[in-house]
Amino acid sequence: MKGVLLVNLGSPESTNPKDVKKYLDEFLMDERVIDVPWLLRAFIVKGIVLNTRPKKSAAAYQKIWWEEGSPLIVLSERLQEKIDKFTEVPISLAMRYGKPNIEQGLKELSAKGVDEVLLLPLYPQFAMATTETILVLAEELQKEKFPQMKLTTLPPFYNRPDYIEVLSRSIAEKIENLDYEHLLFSYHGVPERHIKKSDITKSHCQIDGTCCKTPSPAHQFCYRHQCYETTRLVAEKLDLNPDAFSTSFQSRLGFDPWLQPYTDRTIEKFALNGIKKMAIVTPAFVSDCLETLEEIAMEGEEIFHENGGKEFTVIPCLNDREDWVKTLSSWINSWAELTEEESIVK
Ligand SMILES: C=CC1=C(C)c2cc3[nH]c(cc4nc(cc5[nH]c(cc1n2)c(C)c5CCC(=O)O)C(CCC(=O)O)=C4C)c(C)c3C=C
Ligand SMILES: [Fe+2]
Ligand SMILES: [Fe+2]
Repeated sequence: MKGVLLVNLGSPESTNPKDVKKYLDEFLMDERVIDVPWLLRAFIVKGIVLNTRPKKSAAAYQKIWWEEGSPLIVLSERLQEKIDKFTEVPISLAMRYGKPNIEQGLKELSAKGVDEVLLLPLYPQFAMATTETILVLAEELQKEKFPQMKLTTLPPFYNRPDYIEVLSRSIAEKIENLDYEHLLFSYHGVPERHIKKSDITKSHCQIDGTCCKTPSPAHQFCYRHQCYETTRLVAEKLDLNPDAFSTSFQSRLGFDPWLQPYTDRTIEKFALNGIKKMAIVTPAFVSDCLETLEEIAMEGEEIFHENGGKEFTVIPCLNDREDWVKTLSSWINSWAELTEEESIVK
């Protein structure tokens, strides 16, 4: 029988610094997130980051936490429950870090008699630190603990027309008559090094966008390319004026160069250049989370206002909106209807 495992990033169990530390330890010790040899990673993460960051991150989580728990988890659960109503196959939910974990998700499906699983990472764009780490862990678990199970994966959906349509609608609904001076598409950043590592041609990605005009198999795994494509397709759909939108990258950690331009500096620059009314959308996230509710809606707004900006509109993530639920359900239903030979989409 077929079944689906939705997978999102995960959150700490609570806003207690001890729980935040446990979560950050699991997250940052992932070799696809801090991609340096184990000893160096342990020195950076356990010796430096975990001594200071948990307290700071816990304070940030406290600002956005809901009575029911982490917004990212609550919103992912709501999405799962709604999808369940539109699909025939069992749908489980797992987090890459924290709980419920991927092993628990696969176990839950297996207990329902599922032996063919569609892994559905809840990330529109591919990244080594998100999609790839989910696939690698799920495959390891399958080999070790669920040898009878067949795994397939939904590819990144950054350019699927129905996804672009829903994302565009979510923007248009929030900004009446698209009345704003600048719309910023802010994506989670990654170190530039990750882009080079994921380049299967080893020579395509130049990280300046010039490469993206040349079709290449590298784009299948290029986070930067896929982010710019999402922006381009939404702008095309909404017929945006080329001067009135741009792309930036947020949430930089550490001292290595990450994808640029950085969101915080971009917001500051807009305000200093006299933009009074800006809107911001965060298409790397399908569920609102710390990075959208705190970093963008609180910190970003503060930067804008401090530098002379007036109106700062934050577009919510797709979360559990109905057209998004129906779109995801239609992808699942199409896969569920395929025969065993046809359904290998990896
Ligand atoms: C959307 C895709 C994401 C990518 C790509 C990504 C890369 C990435 N992240 C870190 C470090 C941190 N990220 C943190 C939070 C966080 N990151 C994502 C998504 C992506 N990360 C989400 C959805 C969240 C929010 C989780 C929540 O509970 O709401 C954090 C923790 C918070 C903090 O301390 O700031 C860290 C740390 C790295 C290093 C990285 C790529 C290498
Ligand atoms: Fe992150
Ligand atoms: Fe490219």
